[in-house]
Amino acid sequence: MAAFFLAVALPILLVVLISSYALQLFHDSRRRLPPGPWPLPLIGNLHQLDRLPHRAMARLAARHGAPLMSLRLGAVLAVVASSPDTAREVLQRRNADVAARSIGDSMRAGGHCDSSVLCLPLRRRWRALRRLSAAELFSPPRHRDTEPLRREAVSGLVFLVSGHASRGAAVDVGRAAHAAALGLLWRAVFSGDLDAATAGEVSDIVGEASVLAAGPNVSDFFPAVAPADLQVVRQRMARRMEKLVAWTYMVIDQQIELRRRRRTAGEPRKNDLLDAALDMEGEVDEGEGWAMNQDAIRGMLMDLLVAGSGSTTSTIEWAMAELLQNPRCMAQVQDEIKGVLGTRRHVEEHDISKLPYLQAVVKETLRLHPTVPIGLNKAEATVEIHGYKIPEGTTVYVNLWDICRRAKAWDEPEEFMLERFDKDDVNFLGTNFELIPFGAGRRICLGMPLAERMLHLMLASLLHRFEWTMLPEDGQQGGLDMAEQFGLVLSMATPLRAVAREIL
Ligand code: HEM
Repeated sequence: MAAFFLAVALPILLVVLISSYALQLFHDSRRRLPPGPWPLPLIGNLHQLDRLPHRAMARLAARHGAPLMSLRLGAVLAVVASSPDTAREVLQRRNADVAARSIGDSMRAGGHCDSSVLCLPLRRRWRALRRLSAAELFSPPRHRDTEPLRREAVSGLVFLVSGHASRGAAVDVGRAAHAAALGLLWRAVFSGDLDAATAGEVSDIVGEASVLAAGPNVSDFFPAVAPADLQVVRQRMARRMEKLVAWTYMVIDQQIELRRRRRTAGEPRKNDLLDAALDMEGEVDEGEGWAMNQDAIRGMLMDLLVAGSGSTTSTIEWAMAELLQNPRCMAQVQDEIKGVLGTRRHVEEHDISKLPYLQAVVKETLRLHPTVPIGLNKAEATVEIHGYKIPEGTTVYVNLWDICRRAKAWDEPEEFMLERFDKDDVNFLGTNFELIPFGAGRRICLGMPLAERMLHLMLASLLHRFEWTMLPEDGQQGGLDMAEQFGLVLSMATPLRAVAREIL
């Protein structure tokens, strides 16, 4: 049997493999695809990616001089945009045809994607959910209404750090910031307090889900064999994702149920996002065949809680780490805040416009550490960019990390330099394509207006009230471990712990 296999079946298999590889190359060469590294048979360029795919893609794009680059990831054709110019094409000029999402198999687990703003294609359902949360959470009148909530959240953060400072205990910066960010979102959505145990559990879930959902999965690269789940990777990931989704939905369901009971009992409205969503319950979109029901509400709320807390937290963590590594910048921004606030203890939102260095800290942190490193798009029609064809169905990655670091606009792009924003009026609102940590175009980050406020307020308060130093062991090792953990959110591989001393 073994002899038969070696003599007959193996050569046939090799011929089939080589001819399908040659056919694929021939087919690709006639399609005017963007240039890219040479793919191997079967696996394509998968071997050239690693644990930090945003960096691997950046290296490949630089090596091949290809700001628009083709990659074969197993059986899947992907195109990577790595320059401000190609990002503008994908996210602005051709956005109507490239704004669907490329969703990994594990993200679909638990059924969450069917009612998620993050995953849905740009149809009426996506529009309705996005419009509802934008109007109820992120519109200018709602921002005015929710200012006291942000103040409360920041006070909670300062109180927590102050407790650690008085005990001389190190502060886990990310965890403290996460509790504040999630607490704020919880209040804005449910008008209630979040207990510390639930906050801790959600924090763990968000971290785990972020890494799981972005992990390599063979089913994503070979969709034809996905049902077989050859390495059981999908099944394992799906089981864990389902558990995470089920737990979060359960917590959200409890809040929905509580609100329904209060409404029936005739209690006054809270006029928060949950009230607005329940007002729409039962509305049906006949054209697309979906209804605003409990599933839709759950999906929307979960997106906001998860997407909103993880990315804000990571940005605060990276900002504090960069400032600890760059004491001159830390002193510069602390002096600026002191100059504006004097002995006043609480930072207010109207102070922020008078703090250009603080604003530069936020921009420079988002430039070096965009917490969503890769935008995941998909072409819904064949589009042409710079003379190259991107066929319908292609996965289109926008390497936000690479663009923010390597755009020609930046001198010494690897350095944390606040001065680079002295003259330049570059902002991250989605029009300057060399700085797009929130993406751009139709799918630009929904929570950007809230994130912008929270990042400045939280950082200013941490820097105004406390003096920060590294742990002695970090100092002895020559600095912090700045390694990255890739996930849906790019976080610090070693969570930042630092020592705070209260100074006001
Ligand atoms: C530092 C903080 C944040 C960063 C860096 C960030 C970044 C991003 C990026 C890059 C995208 C993808 C854009 C694209 O595909 O072109 C995104 C999407 C999204 N973000 Fe954020 N985000 C942050 C905070 C928030 C907050 C606070 C919320 C909500 C409370 C939020 C909710 C969302 C949602 C719902 C989407 C999906 C939008 C869609 O697909 O239509 N984000 N964010």
